[in-house]
Amino acid sequence: MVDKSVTKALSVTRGLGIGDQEVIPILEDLLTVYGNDWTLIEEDNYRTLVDAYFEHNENKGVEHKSMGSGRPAKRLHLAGKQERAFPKMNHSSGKSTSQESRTPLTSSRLQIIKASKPSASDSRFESSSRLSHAQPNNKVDSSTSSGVAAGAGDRKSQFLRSSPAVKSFDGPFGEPSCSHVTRENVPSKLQKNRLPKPSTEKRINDLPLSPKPITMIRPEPQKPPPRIDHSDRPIIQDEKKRVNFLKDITKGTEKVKISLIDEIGNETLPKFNYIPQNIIYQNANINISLARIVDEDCCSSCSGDCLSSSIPCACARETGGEFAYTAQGLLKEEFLRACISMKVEPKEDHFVYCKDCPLERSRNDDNSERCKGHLLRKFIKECWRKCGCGMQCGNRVVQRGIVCKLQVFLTHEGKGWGLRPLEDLPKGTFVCEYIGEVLTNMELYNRNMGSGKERHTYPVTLDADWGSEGFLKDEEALCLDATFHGNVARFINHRCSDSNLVDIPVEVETPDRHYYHLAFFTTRKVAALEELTWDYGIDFNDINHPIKAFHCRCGSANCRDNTRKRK
Ligand SMILES: C[S@@+](CC[C@H](N)C(=O)[O-])C[C@H]1O[C@@H](n2cnc3c(N)ncnc32)[C@H](O)[C@@H]1O
Repeated sequence: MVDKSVTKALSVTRGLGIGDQEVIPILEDLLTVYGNDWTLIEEDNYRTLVDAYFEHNENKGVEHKSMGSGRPAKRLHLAGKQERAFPKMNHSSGKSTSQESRTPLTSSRLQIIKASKPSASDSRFESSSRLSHAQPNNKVDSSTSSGVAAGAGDRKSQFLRSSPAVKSFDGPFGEPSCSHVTRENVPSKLQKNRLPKPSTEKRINDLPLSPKPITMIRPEPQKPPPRIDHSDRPIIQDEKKRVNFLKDITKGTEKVKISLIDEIGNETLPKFNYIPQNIIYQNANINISLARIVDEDCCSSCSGDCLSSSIPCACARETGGEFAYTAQGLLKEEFLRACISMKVEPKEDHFVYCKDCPLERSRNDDNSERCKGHLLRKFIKECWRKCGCGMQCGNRVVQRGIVCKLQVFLTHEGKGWGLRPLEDLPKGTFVCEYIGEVLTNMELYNRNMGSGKERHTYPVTLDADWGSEGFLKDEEALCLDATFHGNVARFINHRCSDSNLVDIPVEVETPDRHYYHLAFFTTRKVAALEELTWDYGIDFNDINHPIKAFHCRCGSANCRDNTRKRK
């Protein structure tokens, strides 16, 4: 029986390329420890025997290395009586006794070997199994390779692969979730941070191992990206100063981050969805097609930067044969001055009156009146898709989006949130566009009426060219509403007359002037942290207006809100 058992054990180790002479002494030791009980030795396809063999080899290696480096050798001690059953290493000579090649196995060591066997109740494997569900392939369990000397690993892993005891816990995608994880399977971040640099492609089991029996490589827990929805806002609150701070209200949709700060404390956060570009709500008719852009409205033969050309291209025609921008990307003084004066001191001939005003028509009741007039505006025309120039062309400022550092902050004058730059802005700087839902005026009217309560909406009528359009259909009389969906411009407060921003219509993708962009430029140099304001053009005395005007707190000497002045 014993002979048969020995032959069987040797046939397994021979299969791993281990010579009988190397195995026999180890087998003898094991039999001594186990009191000639073969059951434990035969278990798991002779796993204990193979482990003991590799353990023995490893300790030989550690012994030599340790002595060379002067560090204490890793020793395994027998507990109690068993300690005396095996000879000890002779440290002083660096040699062992007659049985020096035998590595003593301790009872505790045996427990470790047994414990290394994966089982459903093993918490380590439970956790790796759980881990594999979240991150298949991300872990390396080297519990099976504990104590394996470099160089012997391949044969051992071969054994472990064939051993039914080393059952892999399959990941959700059918791949083994433990053991035999190669470098290729380990995410690059983990390889960089946790594993020694490979000189060649090797198995993890071939790597020099730390004396720790278990090396679990877990993915670093990832912080969820900040979300700005209404239920979960990444607010940083300083309890002492009661400062609320939001890192980026744009949800990463702009090239720059735009923070929000409430230094006063406890203000409820604005409820809206940040969008970086206009979006049609439903009925607006915006016809964007290359066919509508005729050759005279684009510069297909240009290349690079149109501003550097000695003769201005077709795209400068709209602005009198000269581009509106300087080479530094600022609005030209003269153009800016003309835009400001048309807004601040409009002359009578700057107004056009519709025969059938869409604003009055949208009321759809007996109260509709004559057109109150629409201010004619100067347009900027930027190069676009049909043009031959590049995206860095100096005549593409607004379409490149926000580049200044901006911050939404809580105003001290009771105007709610406001906008300010975090850096000095020279005169003529493009700050941002007014972005919102594109609504027909009819849709806006219904929205306002349907709410059933007085509500502050943020609409801007796109009426800059209504005068030259003749009759406008309902779906062509448009406005931008930033109440629910908008960009940072929805935080710019009103200032009567002497505001530091001016809104200028910009033609980009269509020559149809009933849809255009509305861009804000500085009217003068603005210092960092100074509030940015624009003149909404509100008539505070229009008691018939469907939207009740707020009481103006602009603080300007030219404030038009007489009710406030009187108070
Ligand atoms: C486009 S929003 C500007 C951002 C607004 N302050 C907020 O907290 O969301 C327009 C609203 O801001 C307030 N507002 C703007 N300018 C104001 C001013 N000069 N005085 C008082 N309130 C003002 C009014 O409530 C107005 O309806």
